[in-house]
Amino acid sequence: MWLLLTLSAFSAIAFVLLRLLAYFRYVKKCSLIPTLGDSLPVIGHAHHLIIKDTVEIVDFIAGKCRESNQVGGVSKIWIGPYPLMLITDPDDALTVANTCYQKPYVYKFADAWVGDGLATALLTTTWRKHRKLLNPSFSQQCLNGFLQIFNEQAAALARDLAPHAGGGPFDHNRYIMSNAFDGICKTTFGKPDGILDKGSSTEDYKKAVDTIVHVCMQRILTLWMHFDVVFKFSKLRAEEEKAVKTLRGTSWDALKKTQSAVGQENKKLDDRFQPFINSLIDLIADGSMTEKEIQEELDTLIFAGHDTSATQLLYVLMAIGSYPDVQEKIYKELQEVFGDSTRDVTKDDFRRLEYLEAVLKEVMRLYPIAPIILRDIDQDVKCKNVTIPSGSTAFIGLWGVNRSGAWGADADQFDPGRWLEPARLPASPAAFASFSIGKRGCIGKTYAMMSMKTTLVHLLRRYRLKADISKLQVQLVLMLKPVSGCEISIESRDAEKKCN
Ligand code: HEM
Repeated sequence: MWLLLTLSAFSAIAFVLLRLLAYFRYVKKCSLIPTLGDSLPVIGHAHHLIIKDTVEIVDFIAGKCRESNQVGGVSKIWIGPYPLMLITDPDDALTVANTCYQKPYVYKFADAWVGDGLATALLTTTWRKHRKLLNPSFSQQCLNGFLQIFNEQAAALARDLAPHAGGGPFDHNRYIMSNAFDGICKTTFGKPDGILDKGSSTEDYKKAVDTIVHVCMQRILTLWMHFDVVFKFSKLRAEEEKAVKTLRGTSWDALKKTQSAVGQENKKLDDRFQPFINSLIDLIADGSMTEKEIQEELDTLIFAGHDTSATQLLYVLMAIGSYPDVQEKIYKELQEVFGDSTRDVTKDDFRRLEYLEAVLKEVMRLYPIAPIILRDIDQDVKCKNVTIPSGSTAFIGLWGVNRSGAWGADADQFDPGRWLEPARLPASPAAFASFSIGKRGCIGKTYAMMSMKTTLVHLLRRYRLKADISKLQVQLVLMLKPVSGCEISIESRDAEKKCN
């Protein structure tokens, strides 16, 4: 008996010692990576995360990204005894992004809704297989079929805003959100009977999406909610359960209705416009993916695509309204391409809207909606000057990459013209990181660019905008969302067109 107890005690002590040894070896490996300022003994930088709210945390991230750029683009902050790596150098960020595809467990907080969909899949093998299967649905050819929906949505938004023309500042947030939400639902689900028709089902669905975002954010911010056992018995879990029922019920109904519609007709519903659901159910038919996996991908498209483009567009409109000379240059380009016509945007028009694209990218560079993304470092990663040891968690600071030294001394300046002068653009393809970088970057990038450009054309040829983006205050709720100062005013351009 005593022998057994002694052996167990020795084993426990040996285990702890080995763990400590491994920890100190790991910390030694990290020692060449610069620690950013403001670290307190024992707790490191944790005080920032505990005392800061969702608004202050944005300044913390921006400040640390700036510091990281000053010390070479790879640095670390301490959360108690654990170092978190912050990468803001474009080349090193790309190396990390293309070496480690695994995302940390916090991404699983949306699990009940989106499961192993692309954005949150933790297993690299699952993600790799699904990404390969989904990529063709985002080909330029497929997306060209969406242009009709993008135009319809953009025209509807321009109409919805009409009552505000000449009426002073208003919050454009709810209009843009609701419009983009309808757009992503139409392009994802199409319009199977009874699914997300205007009315209460859409409202319930929107509320459920908001609930899930709220639950995820609360879990991220409340340390004890990271533990499934605590979360399981919390009020948040009950809220999540109700919302998930609505969300998954909707995608399941859409899946079933689309499958039977396609089955009856034995061909695609529409040759020109084919919503994501139609191309994805082919993957069930040929045995590449299960119904459950496809449902998770459909839910992921709503989750990842619903207010990303909309929030980004809010900032784009505010920036355009804040720089009258930039706005007039865009208008001139629109006049050259469309004259006074209010016709739909075609795929050929995009090539000619060079300045509009430059403005869009410049706003996205300075106001990225996702300031950081996270990766688990599952193998040693050799960067330009240091090696990030396996076992670390990395924050890829997209905010910092977008303002790194690669952009030159005027990296913080808003200057759309830089995009039209190749000599002024960084050599690194990863220097523009707003859609993330590397092979696990945003699959909806082209979709988002097409829909935002189409909306801008419809709005800017009809209205002149005024705004003050310096008043905009944002908070981190999964992405950078506006808290205040998000107002624009619009004036109709009809009178000036008649004079031309
Ligand atoms: C301006 C609009 C958008 C921005 C700025 C944006 C940005 C991003 C970023 C930064 C990521 C990486 C997230 C991470 O690794 O944590 C990402 C991933 C993703 N985005 Fe977007 N996104 C936008 C629009 C869209 C749209 C419209 C869709 C769908 C139609 C979409 C679908 C996805 C998906 C599925 C992923 C996960 C990709 C993967 O892991 O393979 N996004 N996006």
